[in-house]
Amino acid sequence: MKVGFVGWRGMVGSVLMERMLVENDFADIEPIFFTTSNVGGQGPSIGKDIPALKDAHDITELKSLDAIVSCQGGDYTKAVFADLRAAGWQGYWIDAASSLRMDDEAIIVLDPVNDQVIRDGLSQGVKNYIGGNCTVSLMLMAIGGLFNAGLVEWVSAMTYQAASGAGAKNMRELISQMGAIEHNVADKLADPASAILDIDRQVADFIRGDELPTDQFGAPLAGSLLPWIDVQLENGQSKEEWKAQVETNKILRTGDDLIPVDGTCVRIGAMRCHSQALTIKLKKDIPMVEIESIIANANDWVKVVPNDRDVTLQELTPAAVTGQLHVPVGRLRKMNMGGEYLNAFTVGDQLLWGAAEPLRRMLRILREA
Ligand SMILES: NC(=O)C1=CN([C@@H]2O[C@H](COP(=O)(O)OP(=O)(O)OC[C@H]3O[C@@H](n4cnc5c(N)ncnc54)[C@H](OP(=O)(O)O)[C@@H]3O)[C@@H](O)[C@H]2O)C=CC1
Ligand SMILES: N[C@@H](CC(=O)OP(=O)(O)O)C(=O)O
Repeated sequence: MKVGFVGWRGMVGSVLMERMLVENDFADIEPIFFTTSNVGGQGPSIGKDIPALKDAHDITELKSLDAIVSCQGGDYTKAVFADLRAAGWQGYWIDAASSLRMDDEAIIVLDPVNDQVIRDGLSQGVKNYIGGNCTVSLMLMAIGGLFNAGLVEWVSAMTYQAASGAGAKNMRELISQMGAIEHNVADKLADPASAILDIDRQVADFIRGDELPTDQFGAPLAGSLLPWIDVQLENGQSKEEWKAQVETNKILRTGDDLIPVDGTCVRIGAMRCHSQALTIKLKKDIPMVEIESIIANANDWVKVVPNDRDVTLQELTPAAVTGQLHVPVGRLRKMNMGGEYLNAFTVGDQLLWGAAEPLRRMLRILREA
């Protein structure tokens, strides 16, 4: 199988390369690496010989591939995909970008949750397989068991999204903001006799002033938060909030039995783990022990964290989960509203299950099909 990789040196692409190396995924494919900036240059080190980098806009070259995996972004997809199909290319397009997700000719891939949807798509000749929005994928990795058991009436997801979701430059800016704030009050911090309200006032003035680097986020994130992610829609939602319902229902293939999903998406100062506080309205009041068992048995990566303070602070934080494939879900308890209302909190690495891992596994499904 001849597989082209575009966007392999970006943030998502690099995580994909790391995972493919760990899982020995390059062993039985012929990988060809592409670039938009360095034609003829050297591709990544993958333990076997590869040709020099090829032009990612060369339709003739792309047409020779059985599958293309793109982590290059939506603009690239828009620039190349239609022309490639128009030129008669029949190969598989696997993409991290959102551009084609809601297209009728595309399936959103998250195989631990919708393996059957993917396999039905393959047998029906669907050729486009797109990774889901990170927040949606992580929510479904966490509580997919409840959805697939037909227990969910609706979900409200309040998110705490990491800087990485906005890109590599934003991660750098977050750290720069943190460093600049500390630097600005370092002398007072070092003096145990200084008044905390003086420190607080100075920090507030500094955060609001124009010395803090905010080119990427457009506002201070360190010491603050940003309750808007992606563009504004006419109905008052952000586009990130809009994706929750449409993508969840597409992934689960709910058809006419739409499950409402809504909430507020918020950027916080975590590096690469998205967290979500979920209110889940169940279709019936079932015991907690049954709920925990359904959630825990849904896939190999979800991990139920007991609703205990110490364990929660050890295991259910971005600091604990960053760089890990498992998706913990905890704070599980019935809410004051009644026995059908379930509280949950989940954390997941948005570059792994939120971006690279579903693509890597889709490629493997294709190879094994
Ligand atoms: N960030 C995220 O959390 C998620 C992103 N996605 C999708 O994946 C796409 C790619 O995202 P992301 O990986 O964050 O994008 P990056 O900006 O990290 O990389 C995209 C491309 O930029 C080029 N590039 C230019 N300068 C550099 C540099 N210094 N280091 C590395 N690459 C560089 C590379 O192309 P070249 O080698 O051709 O020059 C690279 O493939 C997004 O647009 C989005 O559609 C999906 C889910 C989550
Ligand atoms: N929008 C997400 C990241 C992302 O890339 O989402 P999507 O793949 O749906 O464009 C975030 O900011 O956290």
